[in-house]
Amino acid sequence: MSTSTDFLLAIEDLTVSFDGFKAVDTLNMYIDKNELRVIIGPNGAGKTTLLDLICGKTKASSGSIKFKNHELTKQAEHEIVRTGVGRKFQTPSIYENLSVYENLEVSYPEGRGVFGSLFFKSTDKVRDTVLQIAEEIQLLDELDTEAAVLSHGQKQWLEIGMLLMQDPELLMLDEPVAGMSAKERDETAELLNRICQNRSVIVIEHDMEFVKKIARKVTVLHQGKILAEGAMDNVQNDEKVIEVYLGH
Ligand SMILES: Nc1ncnc2c1ncn2[C@@H]1O[C@H](COP(=O)(O)OP(=O)(O)OP(=O)(O)O)[C@@H](O)[C@H]1O
Repeated sequence: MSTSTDFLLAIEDLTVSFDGFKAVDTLNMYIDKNELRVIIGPNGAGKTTLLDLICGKTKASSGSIKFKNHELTKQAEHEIVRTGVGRKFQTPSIYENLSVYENLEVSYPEGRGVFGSLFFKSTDKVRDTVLQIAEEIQLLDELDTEAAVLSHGQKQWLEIGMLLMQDPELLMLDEPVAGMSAKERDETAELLNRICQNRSVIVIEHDMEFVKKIARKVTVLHQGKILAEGAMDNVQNDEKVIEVYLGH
């Protein structure tokens, strides 16, 4: 099909139908290396389905998803994770009974899997990485705290930290600030602005105040297709976008 590109992620003619209903419809989208892209759009636009397709949770009906020029649509979820795609779902999947430190430690790639955990040694490298990520997600003072007692926002950051332990080149976050306090939202914006400096990040978000704090390029999805794409200011003033989404 298409030739090699310099894009980290190149999505072309991507379609998925559920019983004839096209949740994502001949979509083309290109993400640069170290780009932070925000995806907005009304309920049912296909945003979550798009992330499901990229991470392999849902199989495409047709079209192509190339990550570093490798086709992802034929790969299994765990293979896609290994190639460097991390995905955070809306509800945090942290280990409630483990400490912050342990949650990060078990997420280190070599520590994963049954055999990995059996032979896993907590080396200096793992410890250094845990400390560095804990600082990045502002949980350095909570290393020994059981994850269960963290605030909602801290749990979300911990899960982002667990993904960062795998050093993904593409990180995808679905509504990361849902349910957070205003202060936690601001801190999450700062966190995302920091972590996109050396990786690409795709964020789905409905909270426009938050989107304004992080947005560079924004893609507006509607009925499985791109309605508008560009700088936040342009998208915000686009009449079609106001009509189907922002005006509501
Ligand atoms: N596995 C599935 N089977 C059938 N229909 C599905 C499936 N997954 C998603 N859909 C449908 O596809 C459409 C797009 O859903 P999706 O969750 O991607 O939208 P969204 O843009 O993420 O919306 P929201 O903002 O509400 O999260 C919806 O109409 C949904 O009902």
